[in-house]
Amino acid sequence: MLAKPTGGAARIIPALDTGDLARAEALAAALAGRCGVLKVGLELFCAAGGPAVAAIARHAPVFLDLKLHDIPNTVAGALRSLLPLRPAMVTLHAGGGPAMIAAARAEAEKAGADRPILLAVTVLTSMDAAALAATGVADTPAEQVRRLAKMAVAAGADGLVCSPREAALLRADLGPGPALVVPGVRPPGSDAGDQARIATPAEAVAAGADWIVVGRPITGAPDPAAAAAAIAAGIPD
Ligand SMILES: O=C(O)c1cc(=O)[nH]c(=O)n1[C@@H]1O[C@H](COP(=O)(O)O)[C@@H](O)[C@H]1O
Repeated sequence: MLAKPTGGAARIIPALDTGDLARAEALAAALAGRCGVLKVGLELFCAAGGPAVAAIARHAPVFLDLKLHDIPNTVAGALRSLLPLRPAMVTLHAGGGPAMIAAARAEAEKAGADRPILLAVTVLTSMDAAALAATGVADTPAEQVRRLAKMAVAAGADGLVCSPREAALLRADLGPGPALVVPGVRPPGSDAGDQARIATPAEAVAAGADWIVVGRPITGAPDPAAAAAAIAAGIPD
């Protein structure tokens, strides 16, 4: 499994959210060396599939963010199909429950020591309390993140995806072990877009994030490599 980063640029995971593989490859080439991991998400994977993972992995380890959420047998089968791509990290939705997470872990173990870090997504960073309430959850996002995180780690997740607002709570609840991968990160002054629970890169790392996921503030910048370098310069070790 990929070791946790110790500081600086290695903590940054740029999200290559584009349906254009050539553009994703150009971004990957520009950002390799200024980040620790590169994220292939739904947009790129739906457009270009497994070959996109192989192309991006030539530049840096790949976080394959497909947020799997289905019955245990189907999620285990999806993992079986994805493991030959050798992703460094894979996401599944914690809301799929303990049996789904345990089935994913059992499947991932078959890849041996080289297996991906299994990350359980808690409450999407685009959701505020009202959006969560609309799904039938009356608790605050922080309370729901804590509940899902404890369940997911007990069921076999290696780490969690949460917003920067919950990172310190999860460290207090779960200790230093679980990997915390934190999107909803915005450099000071940049547009929040559709993200609801945000903080700056420095705040996210100070709260306990191992890695921070940053998409549009890097990929939408005139010089993505310079944007990533500026973020790295502002992150404490
Ligand atoms: O799993 C994720 O990476 C993820 C979980 C979450 O709760 N929120 C979230 O924004 N993400 C991803 O993180 C990236 C954030 O992109 P930006 O908002 O452009 O920085 C996107 O690729 C999202 O798919």
